[in-house]
Amino acid sequence: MTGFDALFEPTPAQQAVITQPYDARTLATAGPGAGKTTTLSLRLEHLIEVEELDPADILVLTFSQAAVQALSGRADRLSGPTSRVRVQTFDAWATALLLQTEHTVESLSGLDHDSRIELATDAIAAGVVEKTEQGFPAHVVIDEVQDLMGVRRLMVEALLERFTPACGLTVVGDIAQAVYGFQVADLEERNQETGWFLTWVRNWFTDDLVEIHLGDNFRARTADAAIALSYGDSIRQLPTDRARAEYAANAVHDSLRRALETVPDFGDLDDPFVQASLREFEGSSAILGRTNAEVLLLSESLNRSGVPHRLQRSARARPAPAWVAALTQATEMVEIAEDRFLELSPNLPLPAGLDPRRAWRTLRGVAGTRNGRLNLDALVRAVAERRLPEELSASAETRLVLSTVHRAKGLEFDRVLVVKPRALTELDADRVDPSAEVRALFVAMTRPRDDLFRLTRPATWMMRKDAEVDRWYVSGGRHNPSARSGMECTEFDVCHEAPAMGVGLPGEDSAEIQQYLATSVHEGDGIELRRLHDLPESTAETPPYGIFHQDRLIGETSRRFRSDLWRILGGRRTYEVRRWPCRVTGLRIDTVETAAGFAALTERLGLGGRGAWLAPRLCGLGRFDWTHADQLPEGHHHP
Ligand SMILES: Nc1ncnc2c1ncn2[C@@H]1O[C@H](COP(=O)(O)OP(=O)(O)OP(=O)(O)O)[C@@H](O)[C@H]1O
Repeated sequence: MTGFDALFEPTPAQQAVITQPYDARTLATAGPGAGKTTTLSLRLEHLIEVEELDPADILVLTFSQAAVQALSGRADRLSGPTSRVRVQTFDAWATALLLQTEHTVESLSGLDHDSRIELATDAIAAGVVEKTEQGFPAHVVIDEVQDLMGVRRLMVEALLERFTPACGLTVVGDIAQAVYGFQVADLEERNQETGWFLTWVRNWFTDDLVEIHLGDNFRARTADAAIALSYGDSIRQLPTDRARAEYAANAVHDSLRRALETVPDFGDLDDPFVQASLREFEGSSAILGRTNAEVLLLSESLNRSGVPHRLQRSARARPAPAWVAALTQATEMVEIAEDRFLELSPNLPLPAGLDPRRAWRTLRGVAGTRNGRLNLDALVRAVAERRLPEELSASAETRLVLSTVHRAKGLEFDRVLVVKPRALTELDADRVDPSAEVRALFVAMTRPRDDLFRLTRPATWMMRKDAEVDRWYVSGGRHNPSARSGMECTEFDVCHEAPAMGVGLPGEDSAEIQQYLATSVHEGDGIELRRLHDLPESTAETPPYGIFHQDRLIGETSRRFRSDLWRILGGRRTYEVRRWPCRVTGLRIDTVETAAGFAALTERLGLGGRGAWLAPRLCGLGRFDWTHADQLPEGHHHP
């Protein structure tokens, strides 16, 4: 036997889910750490090995990037064919479906995620899936169904209504862990939506639904790590009516907070002993905050004391890894076969855990030719269109991860530090959803294997969120609300229109910058932004900023960064921004990624005619340096 059998025997309940026939409709419910994800990967293996389904006939959908990685990571360790199953988020699947209709990348690029999902729902109803190359799947697997709400829920229902006379289904979830309710803006509707999909499944498949509950917990190995588990049932039973839920949810939230009070306090992050303990811990640990404001401030404080850590990316971010650019530049050929790829792979910066054969199969999934080869031009296009499969974007293994609870859903760590949440009574009653707060705290407290600690909440009174640009920024608080001293950095802040070209200083020719990015820029390195000159390209943006790594220019900020910064600085149609920070400090390298665009451009810059290059991706809370606000920082000249 293969896979996890070497590690443990599935329980009878897990075994029952795993071994259902391929055309069965199975609903598995379970609490945290009951082995849902593990069971799903073994289920996939069973469907292929025993039920003899082709991996291409299985559609695996899940809500978040983290789940994609958890599931593909585990499937990867199973037998060969199982690792060929593609796991996708609902959004990625919807986009791929639309690209098989009259839609193009350009026509979709102006649409937000929800609109794409709605279009995909229409496409399903119009019979598009039947006409695609893959046709109907034989089996649909859906993980984390508790977070299927709003337009995504409608899409999956449309899909199942159309597919299921013929196909089997395995869905797993836990309502107590539903944390993405904010997809539905209206608080009243949101409460009712929680658990709706599960009810729909139960009603739609009345006659032949096999419902199995996985009762054990395999994650928590200590009493502290298990402390929240006993609250699962009361959370699952919270009324769906908002008014009625409020009282009950407040009570459970209080109990969970009190339980968190009984686990050890991790101490002050400014204390050198505490820092040493974070630095020296050998296992995996996570610090989980309720909002990104908390996470950004904690990360800033760890940066100050030099504690290495990684910020968990948003559920949707999927950077193309740097080795993809290296691959496209390693050969002049447009098409390559697997043997050639395997020959090239030792010289590509593949991450340690990635098997080159698996990388090959995943690449072929996006840019394969009919005769089994890989078309590198098509691969570059997939990068430019951000269509590279999620599983290639895995983050480097880091021992310490800082994350919001949302981004950590479905993950587990040896040690977890949960930021002590506010009491619900301290929050704005009109805007807070007590049931959602309870579930978020429950998810946070059920992530550890061994140790659960609490951590004092950082002071976030000066952090504000600008809803329009969807970023946190640092204001002057109530006394000086228009002051600005910093802004959150996002995945869209680096220019992807062209490779970094330098500003005419020695060592800043494009090829040299690329070389430097490939060899000297690493995840977690500090960088700063410097204003390059004083002339904004248009009225609603700031002048450009260069990205500097140890005084070397490695990239330029994007237009989106400039206009968002302009807005954060108070820019409005009626208000002209005249002063810009000369520097933005405190940012870090999230990763060095592959960006892509016109082949003629890279050719002209001496980077080969492939159209792919390296670009840094930034993260963290940037702090504004207001010296020289009206003039250029020292050492810089108008070009
Ligand atoms: N039968 C089993 N025996 C021993 N360990 C198991 C068994 N099933 C799962 N595990 C282990 O338990 C841990 C939790 O499993 P998994 O992450 O699949 O749970 P989950 O239900 O998806 O969790 P959550 O819903 O909290 O994200 C994993 O480390 C897994 O290897």
